[in-house]
Amino acid sequence: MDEQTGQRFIYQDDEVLDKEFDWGQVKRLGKYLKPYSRQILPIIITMMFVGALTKLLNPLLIAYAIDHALRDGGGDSKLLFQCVAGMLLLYIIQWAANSYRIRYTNQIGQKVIYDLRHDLFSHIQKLSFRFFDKRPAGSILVRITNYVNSLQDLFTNGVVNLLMDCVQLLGIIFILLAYNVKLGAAIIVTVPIMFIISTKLRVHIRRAWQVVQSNQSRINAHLNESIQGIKVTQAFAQEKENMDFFNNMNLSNHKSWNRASLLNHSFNPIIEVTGAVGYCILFWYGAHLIQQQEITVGLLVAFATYIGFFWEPINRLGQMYSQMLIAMASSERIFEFIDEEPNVPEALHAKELPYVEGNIELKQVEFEYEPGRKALNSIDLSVKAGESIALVGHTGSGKSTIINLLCRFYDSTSGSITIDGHDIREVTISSLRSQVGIVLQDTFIFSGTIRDNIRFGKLTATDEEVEFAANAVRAHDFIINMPQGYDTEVQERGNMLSMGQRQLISFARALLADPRILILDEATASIDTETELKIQEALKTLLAGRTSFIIAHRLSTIRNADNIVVLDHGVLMEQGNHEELMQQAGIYYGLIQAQYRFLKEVG
Ligand SMILES: Nc1ncnc2c1ncn2[C@@H]1O[C@H](COP(=O)(O)OP(=O)(O)OP(=O)(O)O)[C@@H](O)[C@H]1O
Repeated sequence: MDEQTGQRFIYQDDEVLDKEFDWGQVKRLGKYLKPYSRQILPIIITMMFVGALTKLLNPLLIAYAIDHALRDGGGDSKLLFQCVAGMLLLYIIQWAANSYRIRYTNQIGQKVIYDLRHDLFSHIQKLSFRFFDKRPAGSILVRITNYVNSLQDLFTNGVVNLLMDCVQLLGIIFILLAYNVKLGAAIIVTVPIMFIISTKLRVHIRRAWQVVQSNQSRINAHLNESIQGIKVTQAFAQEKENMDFFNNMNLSNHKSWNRASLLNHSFNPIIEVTGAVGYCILFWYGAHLIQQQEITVGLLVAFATYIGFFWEPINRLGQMYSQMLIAMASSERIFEFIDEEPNVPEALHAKELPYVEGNIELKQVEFEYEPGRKALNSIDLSVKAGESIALVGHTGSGKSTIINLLCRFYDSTSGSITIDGHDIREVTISSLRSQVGIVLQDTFIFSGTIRDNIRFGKLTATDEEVEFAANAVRAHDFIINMPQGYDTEVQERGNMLSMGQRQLISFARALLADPRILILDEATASIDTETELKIQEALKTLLAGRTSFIIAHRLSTIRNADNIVVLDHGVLMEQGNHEELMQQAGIYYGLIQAQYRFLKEVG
């Protein structure tokens, strides 16, 4: 519960509703169209002109038919037939041009969105941990999905419709003025009025829908969190409170939807009334001009049809304007991520880290996650190839931070870390990480088969290699007892596997990657003795011949380590093997005594 707001859950909106028009942003978005501009754009533009032209010619043909084929109450059936056939032909051409245009604009739109999503996701994959520390996963997700989707309309229809509508409007204005300047000018007066009403009203409608959208994304965030945390909710019997909170959200969503929908429905009648003013001017002034024999009845009918044509492009231009403003906000958010530089930059002339033995040196290493708060303070540590180092210390003492620096998830604020004499900031990140394997406490199991999850350590591994690795870490037995053995599908996060099984899979994954340096965050949860023994044996196989750092919780692991490093508030306080540290009777001694007391009490 947040004390200031009194809210049970706080969902911050990542949404910016809309943004001023920004040419720089439009140009940057336009670059995504460039690869397709030679290939597809000429077809689309040709189709657009053909479609607009055939549409604009039709009323003229009708006017011609009325004035010439239906003259004086009689008629010229042959001419009438020719006119109708001509109209039919124009409709067919218009239909064909439009369907081709829609097909190709959709293609371009999809390609652009694909490229944009690809750029965004591939860039996010490269960003450093610091980036993810600052942002909730939900907001990253929203940018990859919602914001990119909101640009889809702009690229699939917007750009081409904008051109088409401009061409259509200009075409109508030209025809009206060319056939009768006075009547044309009188009708055109309604265009700016319609345009202003359309854009102004749309602003309100758009805002109302955006409130709906942000309410919906809050509901989604809450749903996501509630489902993920369902076990905690039920364990603390908080279902009712959760339900009340959800009901409130649901109600505001319902109300905002009603408001937006009401505004939406008031739009068309208002525009129709403005359109009717145009018709009044036409018939009143047009009749007058017919009496004076300045125009024909056919032309009056044609003008009436053109007024009908006004509405569509003006409406769409208003819509397009709204879309553009939303696109400005979405693209700004997307580009903000694409422009984000990784906090762990690769040196300009970074070399490949050659195959290493695994000698590691930390010299005067300091680190701050936030300025002014040291998480590590002047750490000096020397590790020989093949040694196993147990990192121990109270919670928050800096154990994980040492590991984060070794893998270069963050760069140290000062001091240096070298592997076989190579400063890790001078080598490429991929060559470093390919030789440093990491097994986290919270083993991440991806949706897929067990085989695929192990193969994640080395994507090119054969089935035999996968099974060999699983066998070496004693995981083979439990895997072949699963319903489909190695091909058993496990869900995201491996919910159907036990804690120990997940650990063994992650060991197999690490063994397959065969790193020179292995980092292991030992699981804290207690497991049964049999599994514990299995894990200890698997560990021996995994650690053999590698330099290893273990955030150790189990006494057995700590005892077997070559060097135990004791941290306290980011300072290296003691180091040595188990016997040496016990003799010192310092922090380590205290920790071990506490663990013995605990084991005695529970056991
Ligand atoms: N991402 C982060 N942003 C800011 N501060 C952090 C971050 N991660 C850790 N810290 C802080 O750095 C200090 C060291 O944390 P670290 O995770 O290294 O401790 P630890 O010894 O691994 O603890 P534990 O045994 O509980 O995992 C702590 O004070 C912690 O609050």
